[in-house]
Amino acid sequence: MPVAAPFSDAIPCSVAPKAEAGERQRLRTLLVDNYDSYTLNLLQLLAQQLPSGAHILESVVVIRNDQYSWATVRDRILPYVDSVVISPGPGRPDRVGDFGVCGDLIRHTQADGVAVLGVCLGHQGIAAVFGGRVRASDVAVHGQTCDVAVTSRDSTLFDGVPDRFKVVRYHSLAVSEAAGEFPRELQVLARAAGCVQARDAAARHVGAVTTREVMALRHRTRPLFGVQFHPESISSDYGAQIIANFGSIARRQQQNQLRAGACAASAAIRPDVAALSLMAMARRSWGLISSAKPACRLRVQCEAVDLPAGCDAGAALFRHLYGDDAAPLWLDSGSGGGMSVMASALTPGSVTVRFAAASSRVSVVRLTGPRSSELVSSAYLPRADEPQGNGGSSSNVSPFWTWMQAVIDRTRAQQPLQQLAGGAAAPPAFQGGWVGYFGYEMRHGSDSGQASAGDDMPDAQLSFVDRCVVIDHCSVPPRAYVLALVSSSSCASAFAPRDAWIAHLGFRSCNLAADWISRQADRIRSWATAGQSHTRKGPSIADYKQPLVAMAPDLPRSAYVAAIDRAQEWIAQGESYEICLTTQFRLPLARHGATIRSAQDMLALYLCLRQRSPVPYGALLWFGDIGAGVASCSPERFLRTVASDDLHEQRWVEMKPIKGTCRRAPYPQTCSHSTSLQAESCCDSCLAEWERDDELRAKRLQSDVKERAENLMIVDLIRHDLNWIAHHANVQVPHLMAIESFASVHQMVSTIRAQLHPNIGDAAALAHCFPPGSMTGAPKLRTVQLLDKLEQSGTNGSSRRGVYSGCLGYFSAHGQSDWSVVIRTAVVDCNGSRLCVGAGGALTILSDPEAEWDEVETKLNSVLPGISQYVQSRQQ
Ligand SMILES: C=C(O[C@@H]1C=C(C(=O)O)C=C[C@H]1O)C(=O)O
Ligand SMILES: NC(=O)CC[C@H](N)C(=O)O
Repeated sequence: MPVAAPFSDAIPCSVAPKAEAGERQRLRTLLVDNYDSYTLNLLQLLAQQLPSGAHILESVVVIRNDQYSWATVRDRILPYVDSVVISPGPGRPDRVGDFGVCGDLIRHTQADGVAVLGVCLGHQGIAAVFGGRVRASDVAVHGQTCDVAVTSRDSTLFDGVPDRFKVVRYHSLAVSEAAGEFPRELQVLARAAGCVQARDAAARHVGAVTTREVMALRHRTRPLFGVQFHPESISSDYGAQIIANFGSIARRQQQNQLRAGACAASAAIRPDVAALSLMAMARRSWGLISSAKPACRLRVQCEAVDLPAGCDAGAALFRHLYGDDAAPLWLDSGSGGGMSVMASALTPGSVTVRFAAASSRVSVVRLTGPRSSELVSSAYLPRADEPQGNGGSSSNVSPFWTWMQAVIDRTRAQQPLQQLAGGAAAPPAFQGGWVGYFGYEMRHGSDSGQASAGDDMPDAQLSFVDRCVVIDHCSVPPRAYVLALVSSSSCASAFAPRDAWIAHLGFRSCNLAADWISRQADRIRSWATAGQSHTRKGPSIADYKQPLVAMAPDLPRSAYVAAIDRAQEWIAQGESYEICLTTQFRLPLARHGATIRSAQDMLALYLCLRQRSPVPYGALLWFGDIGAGVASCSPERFLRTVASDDLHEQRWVEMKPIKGTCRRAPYPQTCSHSTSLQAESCCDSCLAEWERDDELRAKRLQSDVKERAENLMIVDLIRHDLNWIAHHANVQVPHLMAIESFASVHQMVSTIRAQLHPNIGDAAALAHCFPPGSMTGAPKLRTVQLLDKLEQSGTNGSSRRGVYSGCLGYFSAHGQSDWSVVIRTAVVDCNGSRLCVGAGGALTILSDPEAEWDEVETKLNSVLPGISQYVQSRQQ
């Protein structure tokens, strides 16, 4: 049963199938995944067809196209299903490496009578199997909403669908209709209509083009159907209707034909067959971990302090509380009005865990001073031994995610804070726990090919926070919670010697915790009453007047533009639909006399960035023992999990990808009409003009075909990612392409939500959706492989993105989490002597290479003035 979501803008669960409820019977389906090309969005559509009470895993078997041999699929799965759905995918249907067992499936089922629906690559594959030719499409179309005209009503596939309707297309190839190239056994059911935007490569401009390519076909005598478009896209109309129609056809076929092994309608898939499903395998492995009982008895103690109304509990409060700390951690959401966490990793009850993907070594250290730490435990984690197929699988996660899931399960607070005494305020979203980052190389199938250099940051790094100040910026007045985690003395014996450190996390006694809480609460009160500059300042979008420091990109402009050409070539060949190309800009701090030697230097850098680029997911992390830190001005939420009930049995996951970026109008500093004596002021009419210009830019962004397509592709990709971990395959999109404005850029942001499957822990959820789709492009796995090649041409010969492109945030001890995408971020390593900022953007077939480089510079420029200001301050 769907349950209420804990969001104020929650929408009712999407209403699905048009088929009459009484008429619905279970259809047993084999869904073949041609490598993560929105496949699980098809699963969601299939789930909507089920009679109530039927379980999706007992009705649909999902397998990768190369997961089992053809003989296994033929003998162990096919006899026990009524229909086959072949997913979209990268590459070509006539290449076994891209299409796996799907060619055999189409050949076999046409004799067997099982109904088949091929989507996009699957559709092209039906034509290919019958001897047709799959050629370059007249226009490559990715993520655009286009018209389709139904040209034949000879089948019931389009029953209830109007003659012309809107669909989303993602393809570079198409089924040829040239003489002798379209198989006689097949019949065209629908064609492209209206126009789409296409790039004229020679003239380098985008314009409208009309084509009449095949958009749907069927076999004349067998129940085989293909659709070139994507019925599962969030912006396609009638997708559920088409899948329901296919279901009815398959059911009729099943009733007409007594197939060997076929069971009565509405029977579930046999358990031994269901167990072969990729989904079932993934759920089993996570289920085993998450059912482990928390062994460490941690409890939360807390005191709330109300702050003066309108107070900006940001930089001034952080400096007051942690300005002298040697290992500060600050998740800084003041500018987004959310929640901030201020803490230190240098406490007796804390440890920091680090993981190096290349060696698979996890180490646990305790910080002992500003530049020192001691090793508490270390181990080489066994690598995942699942088959990787042609590029890794979403269930094939790095062993560190599994290790981390086990650790967070064992460091869960036993009695999380519920409603705080006396107040209507919700308990804080962070109640102690793990704060840190997962770098891009933590992705699935990542291998030692991307080994890090000795001075590089660890691939993942998380500190246990046993005491912290959490600011709720949204409550009125704003509130500070002083929180401590206390561990019970009896838990030490619960751990094997190697894990004994878990028993030492947190305060050893309630009294010590109470002392710390009351001292910290007093410091906050004295700060609040001292009447310092508490008032919130508006974002400053003034231009930086000093010269900017020069940061050298790994891929300079010409190399970046050349990489775009190569990327567009791949897209034209059908290898990808969207590629988020990036590069790293480097600054040798030491050479500029601006080496970061301490937490205070790092804080100074972060404050320079923050002042010029206030964002909702700011962050400062400093790991003094390895001379490394992160100062982030990320505007993008990756993923958060929230509980909607006190027992945390119903948990939700939300992702907010950004795709679509444009520069804001330059804010007028002074104008000749101003009568004001104040400097930096402007008359009302100039301001009004600026507002109009700025709004126009936002509107242009929101209606730009290319930008919308980029956003839509990621929304569909994230829906697929979330369907891995969603309960009841019910993923919703409450906001599609909203505009959010930051100091220097407007961004287009979508929101995607799902109820989490009960077995999926917070690290597992993150792992399944990692790396952020907005940083890869779609389809994710193939595109990540292409990116490795494209970005490798960098001057240092590596394609490591490091912390950039990963995620940064927390796992709260009470079972919630929140992570941003690491962009617009300065990463400092190599003993504080090197600073690096990644920047990039999504490319499609419509991209203009020069404009893309411009976009990279726009993104870099959201942090470059802050970095320059820091460097110059050190040089004085
Ligand atoms: C790649 C970056 O940003 C990503 C790409 C965006 C885009 O293509 O519009 C927007 C936000 C991020 O998801 C970056 O900031 O470096
Ligand atoms: N979405 C898809 O299945 C794409 C199929 C094929 N790779 C193409 O680009 O045409």
